[in-house]
Order: sequence, then C-alpha cells, then structure tokens
Amino acid sequence: MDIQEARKKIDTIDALLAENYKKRLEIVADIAKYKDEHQMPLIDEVRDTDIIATHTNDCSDEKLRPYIEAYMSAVVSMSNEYLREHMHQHIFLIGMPGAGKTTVGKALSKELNRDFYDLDLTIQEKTGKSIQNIIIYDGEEKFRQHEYDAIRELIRNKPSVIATGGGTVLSEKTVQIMRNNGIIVFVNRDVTQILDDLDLEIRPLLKESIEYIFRLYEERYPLYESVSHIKIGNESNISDTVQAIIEALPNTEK
Ligand SMILES: Nc1ncnc2c1ncn2[C@@H]1O[C@H](COP(=O)(O)OP(=O)(O)O)[C@@H](O)[C@H]1O
Ligand SMILES: O=C(O)C1=C[C@@H](OP(=O)(O)O)[C@@H](O)[C@H](O)C1
Ligand SMILES: [Mg+2]
Repeated sequence: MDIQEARKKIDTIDALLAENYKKRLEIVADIAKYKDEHQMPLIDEVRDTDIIATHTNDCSDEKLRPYIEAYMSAVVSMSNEYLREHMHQHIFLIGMPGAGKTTVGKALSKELNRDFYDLDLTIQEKTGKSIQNIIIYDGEEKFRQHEYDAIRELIRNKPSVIATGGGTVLSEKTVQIMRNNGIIVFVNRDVTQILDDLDLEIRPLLKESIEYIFRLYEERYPLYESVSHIKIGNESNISDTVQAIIEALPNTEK
C-alpha cells in the first residue's frame, strides 16, 4: 500500500465530510427558525434515534456497524448543540432551595419580555393544595410527578422563563424534558447566604435542621452542575445575576 496515496484519499473524503457537515448545519439553522415559529420542541428524540438507526442498519459490514453508530450519534448530538444555540427556547432555572430561582426568574422574564412561571405556584394552582401538604400527605414521589406533569404543560406555551423547585432535577425524566425543550441555568448561591435570606418556616424540606441544607447542597451540587447548560453565581444583587444570565445565553434577545 502506498501511504501517500491512502492519505490523499482520506483528505478528499474529509473535505467532503466537512463540506457536507457545513451544509447539514446550515439546514439545522433553518430548522431552528421553523421550530421557533411553530413552537416545536427543540429535540425530537424519536427522529434522532431513527436517523442513527437507519444509517447503522444500512451498513452491511457488521464489524464497522458500531463505528457508524458512534459516528452518527456524534453528528446528531453536535447538530443538536447547534440547534440549541439557534432557538429561542424555554429558560429553566434550577438550583438549591433559596438560591434565588423565583426572584431571579421573575426579573429575568421582565428583562427578556417573556412570560414567567414558577413551578411550585403552578402546581399549587393546578392541585388546589399547598406544596407542603402535597409533600407531607401525598409523598415526595407524587410531588415529583406533579412537577413533571406541570413542565409538560408549560412547555406548550411560547418560550418563557420557568423557575423550578430545588428538587425538580431529581427526576431523570423531568431533566430530559427540560433539556429537550430549553436551556437549563443553574443558579448557584452560597449556603451561608441562602440561610441569611431564607424564611425556613415556609420551606418544608429545610425545616428539620440547618445541617440538612448543607448536606443537601453537597448532595445536589454535582447534579445541578451536570444537568445544566449554564452555571451562574447569584452572589451579589439580583440585577447583576440577571445580566450575567443574559450574557451567557446563546442567541437571546440581548
Ligand atoms: N441576590 C440576592 N440578593 C438578595 N436577596 C436574594 C438574592 N437572591 C435571592 N434572594 C432572597 O432569597 C430568598 C429566596 O429566594 P427565592 O427566589 O425564593 O429562591 P428559590 O426560588 O430558589 O427557592 C428571597 O427572600 C429572595 O429575596
Ligand atoms: O428542594 C426541594 O426538594 C424543594 C424545593 C422547593 O422549591 P424552592 O427551591 O423554590 O424552595 C419546593 O419545590 C419543594 O419544597 C421541594
Ligand atoms: Mg422558588
């Protein structure tokens, strides 16, 4: 085999791959616009799975099939990142109880001229029960299901700002639906600052002890970090935090 010849062939193929991928991304940007206009979800998992499976199954060489599958998965996943940057999508705020999700979310929605929804309030209005009572009498699992159901309904609205509850990300399917329909912003605030500002009486999960909130922070921090697209510190005033989020958002009405 002549290595120079082989490399020339590889270069020609790579040029075609790059050229075609560029074309693919240009179409993705058009799709982003269409999906925005028609309020369609950011990611369609069924379609993605189908694209990957079609090309994997088309490969007649069994040994190469896993490589085709991995290659197509990477193409789809990178294209979805590009799609995310081109769409105006829902903004989900996550983070510890008391981190400022509701307060920051309200201010952010005003700044972006969007509707604002607080997940806890939405659930209270829908069920006619307080969050405290749902957790105490129906159990946390039921409450997590309420969170999932409420998000499924809220995402049908035009792109909004949604402040979730501190534990919303504990449910994998809820994380998935948020990631498929928007951008997740982790609002991070120091526990000592949280404790300074919080009325513990109205936060059922925090009432037990101060140590509990520190433990909760340790436990949940890695989860907040791993599921979010953007992490913002809410350490000074609310308007600085709002500006920091707007700066960090891709393709927003900056
Ligand atoms: N940057 C900030 N500066 C001062 N107070 C803040 C700040 N962020 C949040 N707070 C206060 O902390 C408390 C908890 O905020 P909240 O928005 O209800 O948190 P969450 O919705 O994350 O539980 C509120 O009293 C709020 O006014
Ligand atoms: O951390 C949690 O598991 C919870 C946080 C609360 O929301 P905030 O984060 O707005 O306090 C509320 O959803 C419920 O009490 C459960
Ligand atoms: Mg809140």
